[in-house]
Amino acid sequence: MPDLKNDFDCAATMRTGRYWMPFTANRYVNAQGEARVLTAARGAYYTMGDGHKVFDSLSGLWCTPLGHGNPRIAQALYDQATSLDFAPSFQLANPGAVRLAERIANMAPAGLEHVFFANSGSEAVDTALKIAIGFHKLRDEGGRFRLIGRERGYHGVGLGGMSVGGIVPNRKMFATVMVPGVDHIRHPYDHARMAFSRGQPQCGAEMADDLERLVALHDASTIAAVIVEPVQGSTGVLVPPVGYLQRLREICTQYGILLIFDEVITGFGRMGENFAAQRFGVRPDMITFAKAITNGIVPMGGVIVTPEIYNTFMTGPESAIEFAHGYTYSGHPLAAAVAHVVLDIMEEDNLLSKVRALEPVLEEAIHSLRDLPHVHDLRNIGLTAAIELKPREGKPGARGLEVFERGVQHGLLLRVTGDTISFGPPFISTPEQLRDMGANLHRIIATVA
Ligand SMILES: Cc1ncc(COP(=O)(O)O)c(CNc2cccc(C(=O)O)c2)c1O
Ligand SMILES: Cc1ncc(COP(=O)(O)O)c(C=O)c1O
Repeated sequence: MPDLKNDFDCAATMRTGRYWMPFTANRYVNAQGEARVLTAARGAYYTMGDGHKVFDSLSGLWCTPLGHGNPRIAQALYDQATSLDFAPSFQLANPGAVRLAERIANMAPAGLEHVFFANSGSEAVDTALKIAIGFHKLRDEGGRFRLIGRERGYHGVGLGGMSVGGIVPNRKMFATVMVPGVDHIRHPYDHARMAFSRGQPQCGAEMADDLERLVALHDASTIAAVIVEPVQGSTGVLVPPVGYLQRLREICTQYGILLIFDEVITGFGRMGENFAAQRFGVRPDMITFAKAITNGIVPMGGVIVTPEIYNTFMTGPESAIEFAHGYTYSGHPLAAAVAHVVLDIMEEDNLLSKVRALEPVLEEAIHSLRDLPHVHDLRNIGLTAAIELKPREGKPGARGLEVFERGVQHGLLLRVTGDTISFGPPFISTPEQLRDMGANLHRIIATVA
């Protein structure tokens, strides 16, 4: 392995563009060099290229809630890599994946009992969408081809997930390859009525009736599934109004439409429960997951489905493949081994109750910023939050970028998209760390132009 510390000039190689970075302003970041390099991580902190430490306010990319450098997780990775490092999952099983499917099914809301593994959230979403199409086809309702997403939704970057997604910059380049028949309901955010809500807005449940409008337009016989994030994370933490998800559930049940909760961010503790479905008391027909299940250190994703869905596929000759879908790394032994330790640590360290205890601390840290200049909205639920800043006149994103760069100077690694700052701090954060984050944000935002 090359000596990356001593004889590799990362900044210089970045400037060559050899490394094409995802969802990145490559020319701008490459020019920043060391200022955009992470070289180490431990606990709730990253070490930057110039050696200074920053608080990991988004748990990596929502995916490392147990913090970095956990020795138990690293040991599990090593032990598995030196025993069963890779095992084909087509027509063959490995005990780690089998046991993990059972554990996840036991954690899921009652009635979600079968797990299909993928390697990311995007793959989990595309798997769920294909399951939905196949489910209806197997029930002689193949006319149900439409997949319904939501404005401002994020469901990864597969052609399916991108098609049902609702974030315009992620879609506009690919209009010609969208999945046919996709449509979208409105997002349930109304600044005028909901700004500065703490947790779920009390109004707005009626916005779920948008789905009735699409049913009237397309007819239920053409609609296979609706996919929503219970809390819309990537777009800047849009929290469902009280009663909204329940209403979506009612409409889907009434018309035989499958309801998919995309819990890639909200799954495995982020809402203070195993899944957001349990936080909100709504049971979908499928849940997609990824990120936290392996604390982000080995890619893994998956879909949890009802027995009705699973058993619909389990038909035909017993020697036949029921669902012609899967990935080389589905049920990967290394990912499974890490996931087991992650779930062990979550249970042993009682991390769900830690999340519930930290929720009001994060809420206070964020909502204490309400009277500062340029603050347009503040939102939070569970261990997620967002600060929405007013854009500078004619320069959308410029204020957000300045906050990001001043954040690093104040020892804070912030997730800034446009002029919105999203937060998903590690579950291992201390109340003091969240209060310090709030104080630093106050200093930064109070003086940003
Ligand atoms: C709800 C949801 N569904 C699918 C995906 C895609 O997962 P993969 O990336 O593993 O294919 C996601 C991913 N969400 C995600 C990924 C990267 C950054 C951010 C951000 O909010 O800045 C969010 C997600 O949040
Ligand atoms: C040529 C080719 N492309 C794509 C894939 C899919 O790769 P993955 O299973 O990692 O999604 C495979 C898998 O074997 C392949 O052989």
